[in-house]
Order: sequence, then structure tokens, then C-alpha cells
Amino acid sequence: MLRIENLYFYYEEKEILRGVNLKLKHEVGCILGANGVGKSTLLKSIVGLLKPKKGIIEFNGKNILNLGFKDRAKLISYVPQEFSINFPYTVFDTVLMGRNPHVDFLEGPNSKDEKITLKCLNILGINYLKDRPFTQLSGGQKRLVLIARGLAQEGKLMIFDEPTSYLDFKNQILVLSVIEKISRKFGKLVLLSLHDPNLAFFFCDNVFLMKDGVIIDCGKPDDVITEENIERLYNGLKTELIKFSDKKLVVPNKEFLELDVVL
Ligand SMILES: Nc1ncnc2c1ncn2[C@@H]1O[C@H](COP(=O)(O)OP(=O)(O)OP(=O)(O)O)[C@@H](O)[C@H]1O
Repeated sequence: MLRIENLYFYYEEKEILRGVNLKLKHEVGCILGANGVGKSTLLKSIVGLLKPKKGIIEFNGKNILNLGFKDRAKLISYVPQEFSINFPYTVFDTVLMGRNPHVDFLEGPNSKDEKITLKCLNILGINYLKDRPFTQLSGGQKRLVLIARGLAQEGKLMIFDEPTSYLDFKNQILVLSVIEKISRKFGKLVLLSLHDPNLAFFFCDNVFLMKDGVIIDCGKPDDVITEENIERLYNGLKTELIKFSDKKLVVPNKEFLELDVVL
């Protein structure tokens, strides 16, 4: 279980996380929230890239704030929102880097690491890119490579910051299906951030609504993604929930679509 209690983070004087509380069992959880509310800051705090001012982050009862870099990287796979490398590593080598926490420093990656790398490339349908330099890929291709690298890392806890950004419609579905299946098959705990609440209906077990640096509501997607909560979350956005087979979908309501925009 991932347990976050009363987590605070500041950028200089500015309070960004203002007492975040979150509990997630071994399933797929998603954070929804408007731009700038602190989703990436929270995810970066979990993976150790940012140091919270106070609060608790525990995974399976262990305080992960005190873990060293390598132990943390073994435990937690992380796919950031932004990533740049200047050196033209091939796609294969970029995904193989995900194995670094498991690799013996003197021996380097072995055949098992290479096999896992190839498997992750195949799962995401990007084997055909394996010899291309990462620096020459499109935004969506880069994203698929980074997700493959995150999968190759094989953390028990997997963190994805906006895994669907840059991806075409099919690849958004592919990536979330893969993440969901890996979570179910291997009992991994997944926490990701999303901008489309409809994807949460299809792929997430739990939803955390974030506003102004705190979690304002959480629960099953059907219980939490409501017209009232969407309006609260996205500053007055009016929507309607419609039924689609056994699922729900959120659509902007007519009033919003006919909004007068001053140009
Ligand atoms: N390096 C930084 N220095 C100062 N302020 C920052 C820095 N990075 C982010 N912020 C600010 O912290 C707040 C939270 O940013 P964060 O990236 O966590 O938001 P987010 O919810 O992930 O947004 P988005 O959906 O747009 O990615 C924002 O107001 C942002 O401007």
C-alpha cells in the first residue's frame, strides 16, 4: 500500500502541496486536476526528485523518503512528463537504461536485461524503432519509449506523469491497457496523472481529485467523477455524464459549448 500523510512541499516561499493525504492499495490510481494544481510535484516527491518539507510517504509500511537513490529506483518505476537527452542513444539503449537499478556496476547489463528490454519494446509495438536515435523521434514515439523504459525498470510501485500526453488515440488506449494489465497480473501499484476523466472510467480503480495542492475527494471513478466534482475541479466547467454501455462518459454540456469567447 502507498500511504501519504499530511505532505507539504514549497517552491521557495510558495506552498504547492498543502497537506496531501492519499492511500492506494495494489491497483491503478489516478490523479485528476487542473493545470498547475501540484500533480507533478506530488509524483516527483514520491520518487525522491523533490524533498517535501514535512509529511509521510510509506510504501508497504516502509518510509521511502529515507531510501537511497538505487534502492528507490529498484522499488519505484517513474515515467516523467518531460524528458530530454542530448546524446543520441538508440531506442534500445534508452529502454535498457531502465534496467540500471538492477544491473551490477562492474558487469553491466546481461542477457536477461536485454530480453526484458526487447519484451517491453514489443509490448508497446515499437520494436521497429529500436536502432533509431532517441533524439530523432517524434513526441509520441519518445513517450512510448519512456513508458517502455519505465516498464523495464520493473518497480513494485509504478508512477506515470501524464502517460497519455503526445500519444494518438489508439496509443493512449494501448498504453493504459498495458499499464492496467501489468498492475493486475503482477500485483503492482500504479499511480498516474491524467487530464481526461473518461480514461479514468475505463482504466482506473481509484481516482484522486486534486485542487490547490490537496486531495479534495477520492474513490471509485463512478462515485467520484460527478458533474459537481468536475465543476469544482476545473473551475466552473459544466459537464454532463452520459451512459455508454456499462460505463459513464463526461461530455461538456451545451451551455459550455455555446460559450461566447471574446476574440
Ligand atoms: N521549478 C519550479 N519552480 C517554481 N515553481 C514551480 C516549479 N515547477 C512547478 N512550479 C509551480 O508549482 C505549481 C504546481 O506545478 P505542477 O507541475 O506540480 O502542476 P501540475 O498539476 O502537474 O500541472 P500540469 O497539469 O500543468 O502538468 C504550479 O503553480 C507551477 O507553476
